[in-house]
Amino acid sequence: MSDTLEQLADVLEARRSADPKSSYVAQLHHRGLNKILEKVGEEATETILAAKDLKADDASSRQALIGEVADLWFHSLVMLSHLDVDHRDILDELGRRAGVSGLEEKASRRPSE
Ligand SMILES: N=c1c2ncn([C@@H]3O[C@H](COP(=O)(O)OP(=O)(O)OP(=O)(O)O)[C@@H](O)[C@H]3O)c2ncn1[C@@H]1O[C@H](COP(=O)(O)O)[C@@H](O)[C@H]1O
Repeated sequence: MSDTLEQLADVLEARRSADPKSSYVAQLHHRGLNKILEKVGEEATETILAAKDLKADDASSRQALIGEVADLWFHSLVMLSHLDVDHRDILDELGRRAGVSGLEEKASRRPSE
C-alpha cells in the first residue's frame, strides 16, 4: 500500500472517536452506515459520469475523474473502518489474486460456462 493510503487509513481510524463538529469523518460515523453507503454510491455514480466525460488531451476532465475516484476510495475506506474491516485485508486479497487470470479464475468457478 502506498504511504499516502497507509497514512490516510491511520487518520481515519483516529477520527472515529473525534468530535463530529470538527471532523467530517467523525460526522460520517455519527450519521451511521446508511449515510456512509449513500456517499459511496454517490461517489461511484460521479466516478462513472466523470469517466464517460473524459476527453483525450483535456486536463480538466482528467482531473475531474481523478478527484471523483479519490472521493470514492476515501468513502470506501470510511465504510470499511465503520464496519471494522481492516483495509489491509483488501490489499491482501488483491495480492492473492495477482498473477491469476480473471478469465481462468472465472472458468474454475463455473466450469460449465
Ligand atoms: N481525503 C479526504 C476527503 N476526500 C473527500 N472528503 C470530503 O468528502 C466530502 C464529499 O464531498 P461532497 O461534495 O459529496 O460533500 P457534500 O455535498 O458536502 O456531502 P453531503 O452533504 O452530501 O454529506 C467533502 O466534504 C470532502 O471534503 C474528504 N474528507 C477528508 N479526507 C481525509 O480525511 C482526513 C480527516 O478529515 P476530517 O475528519 O474532516 O478531519 C483529512 O485530513 C483528509 O486526509
